[in-house]
Order: sequence, then structure tokens, then C-alpha cells
Amino acid sequence: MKVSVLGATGYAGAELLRILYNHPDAEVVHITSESHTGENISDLYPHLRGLYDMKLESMKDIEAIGSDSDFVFIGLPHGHAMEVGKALADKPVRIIDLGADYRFADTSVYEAWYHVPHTHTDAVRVYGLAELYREDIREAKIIGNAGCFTTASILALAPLAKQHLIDVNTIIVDAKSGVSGAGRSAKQPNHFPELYDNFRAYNVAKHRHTPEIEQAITDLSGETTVLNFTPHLVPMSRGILATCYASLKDGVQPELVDAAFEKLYGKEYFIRLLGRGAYPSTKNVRGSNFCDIAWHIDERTNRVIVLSVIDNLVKGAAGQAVQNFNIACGFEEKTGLDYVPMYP
Ligand SMILES: NC(=O)C1=CN([C@@H]2O[C@H](COP(=O)(O)OP(=O)(O)OC[C@H]3O[C@@H](n4cnc5c(N)ncnc54)[C@H](OP(=O)(O)O)[C@@H]3O)[C@@H](O)[C@H]2O)C=CC1
Ligand SMILES: CC(=O)N[C@@H](CCC(=O)OP(=O)(O)O)C(=O)O
Repeated sequence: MKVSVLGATGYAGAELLRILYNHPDAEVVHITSESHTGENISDLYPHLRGLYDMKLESMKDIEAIGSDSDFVFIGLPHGHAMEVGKALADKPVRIIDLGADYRFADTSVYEAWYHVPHTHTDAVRVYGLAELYREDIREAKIIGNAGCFTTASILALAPLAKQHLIDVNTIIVDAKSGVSGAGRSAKQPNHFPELYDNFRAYNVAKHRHTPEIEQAITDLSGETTVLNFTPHLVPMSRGILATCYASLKDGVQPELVDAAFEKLYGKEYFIRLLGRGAYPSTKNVRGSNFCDIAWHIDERTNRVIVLSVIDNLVKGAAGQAVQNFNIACGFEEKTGLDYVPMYP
């Protein structure tokens, strides 16, 4: 398959190149940047030296890039992918957007939380969370890859929502991310003296991942869901830990919770169930497409607390995109993704 990466100079785009390098059935044909057009990607990312000595192109002639590619991966800030999607709507090329433009079934929800008009409202798109929407992904023209915090949170809560074991309107997601989640461009809170030896929450009660988690839990449970999501920034480069709380419905025993996780994920390669009472750790999934999940039951409060970890750039972005690509192409799902996590 010929693939192109738009926004190859971003962290998500560069991580895609790292992963695609080992993919036996993908050939990277175009990589783009608007601010570094004509430069070699390995001058901007020296870890790619000798592996990708490719020139960055502008995406101005997106029709030509689309005509030359079987798949276009988009690693651009939100708002740009929908323009690409429109420009390529009539071409056979398929699109995997790592951003948010195609994640919402109802584009008015996107507009309310992202504060920009959606300009490709009639696009047929699917939500790219592989373990939960695999069948939709197979034939999709446009895949809206799930977000990073949202992947960790939705995977943690899905078995309980699907089996109706929790009151979905009691969900609280408390999540922490490494700073690569904020992208490569310089921002004051990510400056070393501000970040190092520091720990803080941000966008409380207004983070744009809130409606994405609500959309999935509503879909999986069949019940309209409103929840709290609080993100935090931690001084590490990669990794997300989502701690998800919910009240158990009356009479739900711990064994029923165990069975729900086993039923949904027992055969999933990339989801590693650590079991009840265990403690997942971001370092155990670093550089890999795994999501490690454990759960605890607090009998005093009758709440279940699910802990989920991913690498935000892999299962939260580029790895999941390649997993979706594999599904869409009919390849074995772990093709090019079968990495042992980088420990320590
Ligand atoms: N980082 C993460 O952990 C995750 C990121 N994502 C999503 O992936 C996408 C990329 O994120 P990330 O790689 O972190 O971001 P970065 O800030 O690291 O990279 C952004 C990329 O977009 C390009 N770009 C920026 N502005 C424009 C513009 N106006 N027109 C065209 N290209 C532009 C940049 O290229 P240029 O060289 O021209 O500046 C660069 O390649 C976002 O939608 C993000 O939400 C999804 C999940 C996780
Ligand atoms: C640490 C950090 O800043 N994280 C980003 C989320 C990561 C991202 O790029 O968002 P998507 O997963 O939706 O694409 C944020 O909070 O906005």
C-alpha cells in the first residue's frame, strides 16, 4: 500500500514514520510540512537519519498526493483534515485522521467543543477505536482515529458500559498525560522549568475529550451519558494513565466485573488485562501499542475504579492509526506493531 503522511514534522507524524518503517506492506510515498517544505525529515528528526532521508513536500497539491496514495494519514491540528477530506472525497484514496475532525457522529458537538465550524458535515466517517469499532473500520473511506486520553478512558469503561454494570452518569475520569501529548511546538507550560518537578490539572470541566468519551459510552451503553473528565500534565515525555471511577449498579458482584473485562477483551492482543487489584504503569507500555488495564472495587463506596495506561503517541495516535490501517486493508492487525515495550 502506498501511504502518505500529512504533518510528518509533528510528533504524531514522526511516530507514524517510526512505526511504518517496520511495516512490510506499507511504502511511504509523500511526507508533508508547510513550514519545512524542501527540507529532509531526518534533519528535523535525527533519529530517522539513514532510515527516512526523504524530502518534505507542501500539501498544497493535495489532489496529486491523494492520487498517488492508497491511504493518507493526517497528523495536522484539528480543522485541517476536513479540508483534505473534502478535496479527496471523489478519489479512491482512504483517509485516517489522527486529529478530531472526523471523530464525531454529530458535527454540531464538534463545533461546540472545538469552536470552529465543521465544513465537511456530510462525510461518511467511522470512529477509529479498533477494539470497539472494528467492523465499521474495515470498509471505511474516512477513519477518525480516536484521541489519546479518550482511547485510554473508553477502553477502561467499555466493558462496564456494554454490560450495564455501572450507572454511566456517575463516571469520573481523572487522567494524566506526558507532555508529547501537547505536540512539538513550543508552549510556555511545557517549557522545562515550568514542567519539571511540577504536576497540574488543566481545562477542568471544558476539555475537548469530554464529549468524545461521552459519545462512545452513550453508544456502548445505550444510555445518554454525561461525565466529568479532568486531564493533568505530568513531567514525562510519553504515557497516559486514566483513572476512571463509576458507581456499580445494585447487586453487581466483583466476579461480574471481572467477567465483563474478560468477555470484551479476553482475545484482544493489544489489551492486556492485569486483573482485579493490579496496578498498570505507563513504563510497561512505552513505545508499544498495548493498553494495560486493571480494576479495583471499593466496597465501602460501591464504586469500581479502572486504571488504564497507554503510550499516547502509539495506542493513543500513530499505533492505533496503523492498527486501523491494518483492519482497513485486511492485514493481520498487529502487522508492523508487534513491539516489545521499551522498559525501563
Ligand atoms: N501528540 C499526541 O500525543 C497526539 C496527537 N494527536 C493529534 O495528531 C495531530 C498532530 O498532533 P501532534 O503531532 O502532537 O502536533 P505537532 O504540533 O507536533 O505537529 C503538528 C503538525 O501539523 C503541521 N501544521 C501545523 N499547523 C499547520 C497548518 N496551519 N497547516 C498545515 N500544517 C500545519 C505541522 O507542520 P509544519 O512543519 O508545517 O509546522 C506539524 O507537522 C493533532 O490533531 C493532534 O490532536 C492525536 C493523539 C495523540
Ligand atoms: C498533554 C496534552 O496537551 N494533551 C492534549 C491531547 C492530545 C491531543 O493531541 O489530542 P487528541 O488526542 O484529541 O488528538 C490536550 O490536552 O489537548
